[in-house]
Amino acid sequence: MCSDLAVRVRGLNKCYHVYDKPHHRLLQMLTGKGRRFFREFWALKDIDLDIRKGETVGIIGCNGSGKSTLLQMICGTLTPTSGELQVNGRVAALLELGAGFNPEFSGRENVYLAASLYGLSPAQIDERFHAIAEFADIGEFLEQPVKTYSSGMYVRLAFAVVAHVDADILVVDEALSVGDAFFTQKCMRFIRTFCQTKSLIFVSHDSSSIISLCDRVLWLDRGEQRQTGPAKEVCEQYLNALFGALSEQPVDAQPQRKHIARLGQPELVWKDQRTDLVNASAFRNDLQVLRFAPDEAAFGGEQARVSSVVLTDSQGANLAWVVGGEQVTLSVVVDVACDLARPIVGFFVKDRLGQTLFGDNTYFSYQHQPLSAPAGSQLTARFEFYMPWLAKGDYVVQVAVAEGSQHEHRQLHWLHEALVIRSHHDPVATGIIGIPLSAISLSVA
Ligand SMILES: Nc1ncnc2c1ncn2[C@@H]1O[C@H](COP(=O)(O)OP(=O)(O)OP(=O)(O)O)[C@@H](O)[C@H]1O
Repeated sequence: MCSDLAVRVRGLNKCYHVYDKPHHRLLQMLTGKGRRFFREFWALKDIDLDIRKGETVGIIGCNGSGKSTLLQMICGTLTPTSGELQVNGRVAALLELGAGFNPEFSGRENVYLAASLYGLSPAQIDERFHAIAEFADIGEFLEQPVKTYSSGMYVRLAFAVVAHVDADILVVDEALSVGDAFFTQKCMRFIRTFCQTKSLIFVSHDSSSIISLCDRVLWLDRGEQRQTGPAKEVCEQYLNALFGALSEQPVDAQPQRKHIARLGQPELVWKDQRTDLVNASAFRNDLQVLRFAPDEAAFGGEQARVSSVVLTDSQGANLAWVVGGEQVTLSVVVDVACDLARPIVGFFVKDRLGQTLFGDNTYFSYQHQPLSAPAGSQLTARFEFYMPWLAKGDYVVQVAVAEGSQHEHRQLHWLHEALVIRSHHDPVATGIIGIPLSAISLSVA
């Protein structure tokens, strides 16, 4: 195998034997090859794939298309029926199917067990144990049997182990979606650093996360290799095929959008014309705003420190819930500990995979008249905007204060997870975010 390759797959097939009745399995064992009591089911057919070292490859496909089967074979937990599979390096996997923990053992015992299965010696595990425990951050549960864990705790511990075993190839599937937003962001920061030098195989139904993370994508369709190529191109083809199939289905569940009247002056009342209709329906995009956590994943803070981050309405009242499409104000208060000549305050809203959805800062508004802040003062930045519609899931608001210009600045305090926004319902819009549209019309001539 070429030394540049991390994984080489040629003509790979996997056939499962499916028994219609449980006792047929027993009969098969007793009769041997004389008679067949099973049907063959080919979960993977003739798959070719090369993954280079340092490459990030996504696998996409509908339910049952063979993604997990392929991953399990790459991880060595499932044997191919035929074909070639070569893996060059240590594979660590975070799979929804589980981390292979023993439910009766404590978290600590499972760390030792799992890490030793990855080839670490007891001395190496001793050395790394503190870092693993810190990464998992599950407190006293580390001493409890894993069977008492929530799925989030389980995934925290599993990820903490795979992050510390010096893997050359990391395999990750939808397991990450179980973790909370803080933890998922931590994992994504690890994954993005890992990808810079090592190989990642990432499996998801979510094409936007695949595009954001992966160089290339393999699209599996009912066990067959439908397409392999640049992530964006393959995902677009996949979505076209998916929506093509969906559009042939009955549309009873679609929201009513036959005719919506145009608002008189959209430039004065910038509000999506469907707001009232949508907000009265099951499509209302309820967004919960969760805690400000200044000590959670941050750096800096000595010369200037963000002391408050809140979302408020136009009257200044703090909001614990927002509805997508509503006008909100993000207020950031910074305690200044030393003189700052050109402070900048900014924010980013990121999804669970760390993709920046939107963000902004105060730089351009004060470019020609920088507002200096003396030691002991307090800076307050306010960003007024219409909250986009957010698909169901968790999002984080990162906040930072810096000094300098847009391009050259020194970060003074950066909070990775200042706020979490939890979207409880999928909105009507499609895409990573939906923007409120001031007008939509449909006319017939
Ligand atoms: N042990 C098994 N015996 C028989 N059939 C199996 C077995 N494991 C998986 N299959 C079948 O193989 C096909 C591929 O399954 P696989 O789990 O790899 O799909 P997937 O793309 O990962 O699906 P999902 O997105 O739902 O996780 C499915 O039709 C599944 O029912």
